[in-house]
Amino acid sequence: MVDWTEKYRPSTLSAVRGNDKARDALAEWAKTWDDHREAVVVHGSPGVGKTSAAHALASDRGWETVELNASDQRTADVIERFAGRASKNTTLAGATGGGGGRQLVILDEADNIHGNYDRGGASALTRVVKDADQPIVLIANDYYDMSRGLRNACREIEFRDVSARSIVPVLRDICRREGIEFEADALDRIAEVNDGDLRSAVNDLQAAAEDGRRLTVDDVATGDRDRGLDVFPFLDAVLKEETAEEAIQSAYRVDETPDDLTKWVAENAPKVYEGAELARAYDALADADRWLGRVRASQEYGYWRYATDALAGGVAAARDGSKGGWTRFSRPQFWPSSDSTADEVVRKIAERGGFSMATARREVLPFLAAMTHHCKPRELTVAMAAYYDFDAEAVSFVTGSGETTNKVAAIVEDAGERRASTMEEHSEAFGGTREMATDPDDGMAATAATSAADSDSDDEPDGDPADDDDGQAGLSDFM
Ligand SMILES: Nc1ncnc2c1ncn2[C@@H]1O[C@H](COP(=O)(O)OP(=O)(O)OP(=O)(O)O)[C@@H](O)[C@H]1O
Repeated sequence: MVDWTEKYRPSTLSAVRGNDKARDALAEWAKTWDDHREAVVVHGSPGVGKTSAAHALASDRGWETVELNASDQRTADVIERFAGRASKNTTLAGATGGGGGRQLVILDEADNIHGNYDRGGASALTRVVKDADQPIVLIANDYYDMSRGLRNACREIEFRDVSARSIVPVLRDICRREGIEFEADALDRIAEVNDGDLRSAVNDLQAAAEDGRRLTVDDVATGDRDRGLDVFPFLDAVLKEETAEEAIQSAYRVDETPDDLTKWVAENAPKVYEGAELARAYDALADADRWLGRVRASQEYGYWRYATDALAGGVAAARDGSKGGWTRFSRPQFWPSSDSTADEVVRKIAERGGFSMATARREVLPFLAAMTHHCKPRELTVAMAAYYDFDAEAVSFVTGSGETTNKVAAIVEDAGERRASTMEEHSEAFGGTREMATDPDDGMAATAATSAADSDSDDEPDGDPADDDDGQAGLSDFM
């Protein structure tokens, strides 16, 4: 199946929709690059076209591209090779011919460097970005997660969420090119549900329209994803406003199974709760998950009551007071219950940890999911993927991150390397070399401790510039 988000990735900047100002600023940055020689940070929510814009820009200007993952420790060396002053880029310029021999370096996940780089590494990247002899685009979701040194070294362009109004023409265009007839209301509906995120709107369109029949508003309204509309007020109720008792009553009014509601709450709790509140909420969600596990094991649907009490009442009770403001809730991933990925993940956890499948499903999987939600902390996610030998599908399943994101692919790659080097160590293990823990608790606990230490420093990206090598221990010292 061809992925429509790839098939219809904009190939020229003018096809990048909904961010005209940012798009113009990016074109201007490139046009004048010889004068200012600055790198640029393009930041914004997932699925708004940042990576597409960078590639489209290169294609418009006839530039070659090299795409790197900023959180990879070797990246500074690689950029140095491609874009450093010393290289003068003769190799690539010679090879490409047109476009003035420019090589656009695209650095994905520039906000994910803490935790993977030691301080010297982050500083090396900043230095290389400052001195580069080729244009560099850094891509980030959270601008302020980047170190101040790196931010200061770059120009900034923000990509805003793509409004429903800008999403509709993209969907319409795809339908025309696919020869799909549609009711205008159906496209409006998809755009509304996915307000802000063009990638997920395209995914929804593909899911609803792929059978080639005329697309009606009913197809969309009865589609699985549409149910999200009713859920948002419920999330406000649980996470911000209602008492435990009221939240339980609200949960009964939502047309979702407790399984799905748990996923919705788990996905969105970190957007509203913090610190101890969040830890208490995860406890309640783990409790809900245990009950859901009992339902699956026994088919005793009466237990759903207790799951609902935990996911709604427990999570509401975990909150300190009530909260205001507007939150952009996001949709979790849903998997059919017969999903082979889910089974495969549980089997691997059970085998590796020596648990029963039931324990792996009920006790271990929810814990891993909470600890590596959206692949953060990254190092812990890599350690988990290495330990359980997870592939991209499995990592995406456990963390709730999109499977096709570069983030997941890079994690799986790093995990593969970690496994390979662990195996090498094991082959020398008779000589008494350090081993990767065979007890999951040991391995994960060491990593979790390291990540916690690391995220402390993330709290103060400005006050304690990550660029200075202050001689403190880095992650590599622990693992
Ligand atoms: N502004 C846009 N105009 C046209 N298509 C878009 C736009 N934004 C996203 N898309 C569609 O969504 C897909 C994914 O977009 P892209 O990878 O560029 O997003 P991103 O902002 O870089 O997301 P992430 O931060 O998750 O990498 C594109 O291939 C394209 O099909």
